[in-house]
Amino acid sequence: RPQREGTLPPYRVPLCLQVAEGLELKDKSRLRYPINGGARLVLTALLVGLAVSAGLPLGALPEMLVPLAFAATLTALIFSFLLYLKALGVPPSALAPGGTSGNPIYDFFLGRELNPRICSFDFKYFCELRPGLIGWGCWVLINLALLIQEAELRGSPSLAMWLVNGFQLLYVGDALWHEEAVLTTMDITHDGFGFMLAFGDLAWVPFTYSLQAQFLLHHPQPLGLPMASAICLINALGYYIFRRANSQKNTFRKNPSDPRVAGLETIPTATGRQLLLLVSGWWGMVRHPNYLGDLIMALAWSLPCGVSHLLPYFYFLYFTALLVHREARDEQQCLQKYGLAWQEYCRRVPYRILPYVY
Ligand SMILES: NC(=O)C1=CN([C@@H]2O[C@H](COP(=O)(O)OP(=O)(O)OC[C@H]3O[C@@H](n4cnc5c(N)ncnc54)[C@H](OP(=O)(O)O)[C@@H]3O)[C@@H](O)[C@H]2O)C=CC1
Ligand SMILES: CC(C)CCC[C@@H](C)[C@H]1CC=C2C3=C(CC[C@@]21C)[C@@]1(C)CC[C@H](O)C(C)(C)[C@@H]1CC3
Repeated sequence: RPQREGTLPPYRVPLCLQVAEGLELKDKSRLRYPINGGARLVLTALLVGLAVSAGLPLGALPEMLVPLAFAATLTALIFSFLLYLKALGVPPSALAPGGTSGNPIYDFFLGRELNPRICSFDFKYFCELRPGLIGWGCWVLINLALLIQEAELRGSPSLAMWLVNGFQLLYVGDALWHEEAVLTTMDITHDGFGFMLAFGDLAWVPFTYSLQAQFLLHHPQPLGLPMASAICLINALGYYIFRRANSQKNTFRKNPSDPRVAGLETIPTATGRQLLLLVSGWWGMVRHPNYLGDLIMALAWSLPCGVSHLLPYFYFLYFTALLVHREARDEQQCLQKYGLAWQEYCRRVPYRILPYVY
């Protein structure tokens, strides 16, 4: 049988820009996406560095968080309204499976069009993570502004603030460095671009994912070196599981004969886009090892804030709920795609996220 592949390997074009092809669409075509998130992050950092040295008062940003969050929400609302209008004019093959219920409010929320584009500019892909400047950049930038303000207030940033900034910068850097992997996420391949994702990308991520640093500015936490080292180890463990699991699946989906994954045990599938499912390695441990790693990191981001307050644990709690719900959605889709092969996989790998617990 011919190999049913995921993303094709990217190829290089001038100016360090790479282009990758997305998964096959309903009409058998594939969209192309620029891959330059890492370069954009570095460029943003340089521009911010220049602006700060030229006198930009970045430390004043934390005082404007509420109006900025309001403006971002309003932007997302107007943007999703325009996306909804745009989707009224596209052929049925361009619509997302979940956004065609006919109920305008539901479709507006989930998003009707799968890949809204103007020429080659892809709105969903752009907003998901690539604009190191708007969504993710904003998260890192808000964190940095909070660190600067803490230094201005207390003479130097606290160890807890350094840890939160460092951990989250690693996460953002990793997402941009492995930008191509975003092309196989549910958001790009399955979900439409509506209010949920627009609001999530533009407002929710930068303003709620920076809650730990916001908390630390107002509630300084003493953190000794032994505790800080233990938290670093937890973050490193989470990152290791998250990265290795995601990379193993991406490598396998790109080329199952790659020597790094060729020795892994697999289950053949009779239906669906892919020929095989991994049943050993990380994906033989639980059905979503990448979620497990992500959750361990989420915990490590909250721990520097101590245990006296629930607010810094908001991200961890929300994220657990999001991933449990996401896992259930993915499960449903995989059962539809792979039928008996998926049932066999679930029998062989009974735990979803946390071994022996869930
Ligand atoms: N920080 C945040 O707010 C968020 C972070 N994330 C992170 O994003 C990353 C991507 O998550 P997400 O898009 O939900 O899904 P995954 O990357 O987990 O992908 C799920 C898909 O992987 C394939 N798959 C599942 N099991 C196997 C197997 N055994 N062998 C081979 N392929 C398999 C299936 O697709 P197919 O067979 O079609 O290839 C399935 O649909 C995760 O690390 C998650 O933690 C996600 C949401 C929010
Ligand atoms: C507003 C609602 C309550 C929830 C909105 C959900 C969104 C915030 C998330 C849905 C999927 C996401 C992903 C990432 C960030 C959060 C959102 C947009 C991701 C970019 C995080 C970094 C990872 O490395 C990733 C794999 C690139 C993630 C992809 C999914």
